[in-house]
Amino acid sequence: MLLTVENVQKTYGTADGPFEVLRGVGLQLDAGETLALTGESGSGKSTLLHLIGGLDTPDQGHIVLNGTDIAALDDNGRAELRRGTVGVVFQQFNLIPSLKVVDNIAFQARLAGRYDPIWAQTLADRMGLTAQLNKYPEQLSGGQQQRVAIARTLAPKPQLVLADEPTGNLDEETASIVMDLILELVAETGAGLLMVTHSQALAGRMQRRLHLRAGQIA
Ligand SMILES: Nc1ncnc2c1ncn2[C@@H]1O[C@H](COP(=O)(O)OP(=O)(O)OP(=O)(O)O)[C@@H](O)[C@H]1O
Repeated sequence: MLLTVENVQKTYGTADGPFEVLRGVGLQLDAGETLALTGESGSGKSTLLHLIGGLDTPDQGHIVLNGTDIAALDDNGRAELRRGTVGVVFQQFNLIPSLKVVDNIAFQARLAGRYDPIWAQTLADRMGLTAQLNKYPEQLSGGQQQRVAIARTLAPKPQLVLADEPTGNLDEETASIVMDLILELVAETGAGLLMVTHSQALAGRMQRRLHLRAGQIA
């Protein structure tokens, strides 16, 4: 099993007292599988994705990625995991403004020591970015920037791709094209994909769907 989430609990401290966002969440994802995570706004979808991506730690429970419980790793261990095994695509592109598109795409793969120029070129071609490689992010449209962000995430060939509303900033047609590309590329690399979305249409394109309600998988 690529990913096993077991009884994950997370509580935030707020001005009104503790707020239990996740109350014993469990799920599994195999390599090559695609899974949509839906749920109302505020149901904890992004929180869960952050925990799986090692950006935050659960209060209780286990998140086992390729046999390693990431809750047991220290900050360095989690950073290592984020660089190599897990790729995250957010709704915000978070591109590096001072780097050309070609170097934005290569950035994480280089950091992880997994840069493969042929794969990076393939991603750029498939994302329709060949003519944009020497431009800076600010010179691109929103849809183009999102495609750069996706290419950057896929460049190190992560085993697990976590995507939080990856097409949320795009118009419907561009969103659909970008989604096709994500699914194709994930299928080619054999990665698992866990995608948070509000869109039933996008969720319907994943092999499996889970719904988060009141801090639990409904
Ligand atoms: N750092 C934090 N401190 C306190 N409360 C937080 C924090 N982060 C998130 N929350 C709260 O936890 C709940 C879940 O947030 P989360 O972003 O995971 O929801 P979501 O399902 O992804 O929502 P959306 O669909 O609107 O993005 C929300 O009520 C949010 O206000």
